[in-house]
Amino acid sequence: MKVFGITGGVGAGKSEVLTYLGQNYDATVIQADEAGYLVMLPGGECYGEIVKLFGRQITTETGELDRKRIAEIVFQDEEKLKALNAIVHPAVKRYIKKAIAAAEKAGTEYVFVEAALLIEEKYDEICDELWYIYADEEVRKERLIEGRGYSEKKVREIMANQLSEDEFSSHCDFEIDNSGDFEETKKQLDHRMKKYETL
Ligand SMILES: CC(C)(COP(=O)(O)OP(=O)(O)OC[C@H]1O[C@@H](n2cnc3c(N)ncnc32)[C@H](O)[C@@H]1O)[C@@H](O)C(=O)NCCC(=O)NCCS
Ligand SMILES: Nc1ncnc2c1ncn2[C@@H]1O[C@H](COP(=O)(O)OP(=O)(O)OP(=O)(O)O)[C@@H](O)[C@H]1O
Repeated sequence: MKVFGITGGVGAGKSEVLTYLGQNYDATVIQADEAGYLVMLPGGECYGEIVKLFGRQITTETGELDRKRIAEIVFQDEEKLKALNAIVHPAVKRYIKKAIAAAEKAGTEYVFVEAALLIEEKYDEICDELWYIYADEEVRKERLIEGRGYSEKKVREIMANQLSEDEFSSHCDFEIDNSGDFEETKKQLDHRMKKYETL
């Protein structure tokens, strides 16, 4: 089994790439964002500590964490973001390691792990290869504003808290340019996958 880490800046297209790979190859796909979401649910292992960190005002009427409100706070406050990461990331990494072990047991050929923070969180230790999904900054901005309804300010703030293009590039083994049509991206992915399919 081979484990690939898929990373890149916000809105680069990591999730789209993961979906494509999951549908077209014998692969287990794991999203760190999803793991993060689960451990932050009421009853999840990080919920209590996060409420302690931010106070009750970041919970909704039904007791869930208000993710939009948390995003507004942490992407403007590096210390708070670090504190949140220190709570969430160890739990996410444990979740991902378990999911990889389960895939191994099930006999899956490939595992793709997607996260914006693979490099900072040293996922190279558990991945055989890291892939960088690149898309031009302006293109990412446009897709996030139009596709996801983010404000320009929100995009700018998230980007300011992520690695630069050079940092992503220098830590990864392979790079995909998703600035253009997704059909072009598929070709790059299929071409790369040929390398393993013929082994
Ligand atoms: C701040 C939170 C609540 C915002 O949630 P929301 O549902 O609005 O957005 P979502 O989770 O989809 O994040 C949007 C994008 O922001 C970027 N981002 C998220 N967390 C971080 C971070 N810690 N550092 C840098 N960028 C980040 C990613 O590109 C991500 O895809 C959430 O992202 C969070 O809890 N982040 C900290 C924990 C974390 O890093 N989770 C990801 C799994 S490791
Ligand atoms: N090649 C493409 N052409 C047009 N739109 C695209 C392309 N790739 C991705 N998108 C769109 O851009 C947006 C961001 O893509 P996606 O959610 O896959 O990014 P991401 O890297 O996973 O983001 P995040 O860091 O927030 O998790 C989505 O609305 C997606 O549908």
